[in-house]
Amino acid sequence: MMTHPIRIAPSILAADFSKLGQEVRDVTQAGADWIHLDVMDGHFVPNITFGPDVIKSLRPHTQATFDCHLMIAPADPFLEAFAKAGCDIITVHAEAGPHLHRSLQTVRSLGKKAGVSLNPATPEDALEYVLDTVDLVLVMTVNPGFGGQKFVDATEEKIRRIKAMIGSRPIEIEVDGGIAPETAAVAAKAGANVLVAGSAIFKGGSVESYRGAIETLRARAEKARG
Ligand SMILES: O=C(CO)[C@@H](O)[C@H](O)COP(=O)(O)O
Repeated sequence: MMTHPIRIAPSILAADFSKLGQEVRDVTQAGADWIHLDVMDGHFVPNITFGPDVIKSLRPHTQATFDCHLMIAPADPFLEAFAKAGCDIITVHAEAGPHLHRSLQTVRSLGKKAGVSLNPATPEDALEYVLDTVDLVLVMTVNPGFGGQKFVDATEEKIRRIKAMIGSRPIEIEVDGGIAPETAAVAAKAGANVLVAGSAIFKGGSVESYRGAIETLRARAEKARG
């Protein structure tokens, strides 16, 4: 089985929106591997965040990978705009439309990495016929829409099953929601290698605190998977 490095992806949903450029620079300086961008439409999820124009304005602030999580339905009409805005990975939800395979093909045709996300209640079987079209599986470990929620314990087994389904394919497994040192260890042991964390990283409010939080998450995850 392929072993990807542990990657820490701070979710700017928990950053100070009045100074997002500075927050992105700070968290990059603090050791973030990816920047996780939560796009919400108030329809697929009960919250609204930002769209491609904000992402485009953040692009010059870091060279870190832009990991764009689209919590929007439909997603297809907007994929090109997110690609042009500078997203490196574009993740769509399996629940967001009837043509998941087409959405993933479109993302790849735009020269971007394609991710598919599953809500906590969606079984891993939803991945079965798209595994050769994805670069990343995002396992939502909370119901999407808000930061600061509690990790859904049942997702641990789902991560394990997805890891087994993936086999030798070079697909990364990302987890998002309620990720703190304890749950980072649980998720990494089950097979996740990309850890999205919002409140656990941004709550400190300074580069030093971001660095400490990122290092702790990384160390706990690396130790847990041995
Ligand atoms: O996508 C989402 C929520 O929908 C996440 O990215 C949250 O932003 C994670 O926040 P924490 O649970 O880490 O505070």
